[in-house]
Amino acid sequence: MIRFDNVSKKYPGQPRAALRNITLEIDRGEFAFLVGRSGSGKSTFIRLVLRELRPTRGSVFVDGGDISNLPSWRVPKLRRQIGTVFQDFRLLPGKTVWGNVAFALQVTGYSRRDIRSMVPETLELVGLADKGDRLVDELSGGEQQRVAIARAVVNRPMILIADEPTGNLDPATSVGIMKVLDRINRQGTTVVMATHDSTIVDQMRKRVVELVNGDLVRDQGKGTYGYQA
Ligand SMILES: Nc1ncnc2c1ncn2[C@@H]1O[C@H](COP(=O)(O)OP(=O)(O)OP(=O)(O)O)[C@@H](O)[C@H]1O
Repeated sequence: MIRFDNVSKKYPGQPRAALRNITLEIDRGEFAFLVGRSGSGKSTFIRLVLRELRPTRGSVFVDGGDISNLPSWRVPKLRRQIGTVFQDFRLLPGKTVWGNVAFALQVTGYSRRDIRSMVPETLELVGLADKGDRLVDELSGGEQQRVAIARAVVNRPMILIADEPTGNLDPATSVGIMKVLDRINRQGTTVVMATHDSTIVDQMRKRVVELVNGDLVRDQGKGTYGYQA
């Protein structure tokens, strides 16, 4: 589903590469954690998958296609196949839960009828079935992150990328968020999650890919966090 073929990325003006010779394949339906200290290259990896960046060397494949040289007019279609969730939620303030989740569908031209069935289904999936009418500003952090996840998956993307989704949440709330991500993964969505949350990684026992200074140093099935933060 995601394949890096000898990928290096060097930012202009930086002395060292942010990623070096990364070769890696994440299969359809997998759940993979991306771990590593701050600056190890996790966000760069994610931005390459989203085609926010192009590799300096090598190729990135998503769903079999090489996206490294995708023409820019094809990029929106790629991004519709990849849901994204971030540490800081990035919701639309002043809108309801329903409004936030429906928004992406409205702007990409789904019919009102489709939206009326897809939004409640997704709110149910993330445990917010009874909160559709609430303003997102009035929700707890954990609830806001559930809204962000619902928005990311409502159009049933093939891939969900989560960059530190539990970074702003307390441990108990984080466990709830991980249950939601696990449920989404079990429905067939490939999940890639960058995290510094060692407790979560150790509890979930999923694949762990570790970066150190841009090098892939570990790729372990049913892995643990494996280093001191
Ligand atoms: N836009 C940029 N321009 C120049 N250098 C950058 C840019 N973005 C990242 N870098 C550098 O690339 C390296 C990898 O950064 P990256 O953001 O991918 O790390 P990270 O593992 O995501 O860190 P964090 O855990 O703090 O989010 C770092 O040395 C960083 O300073």
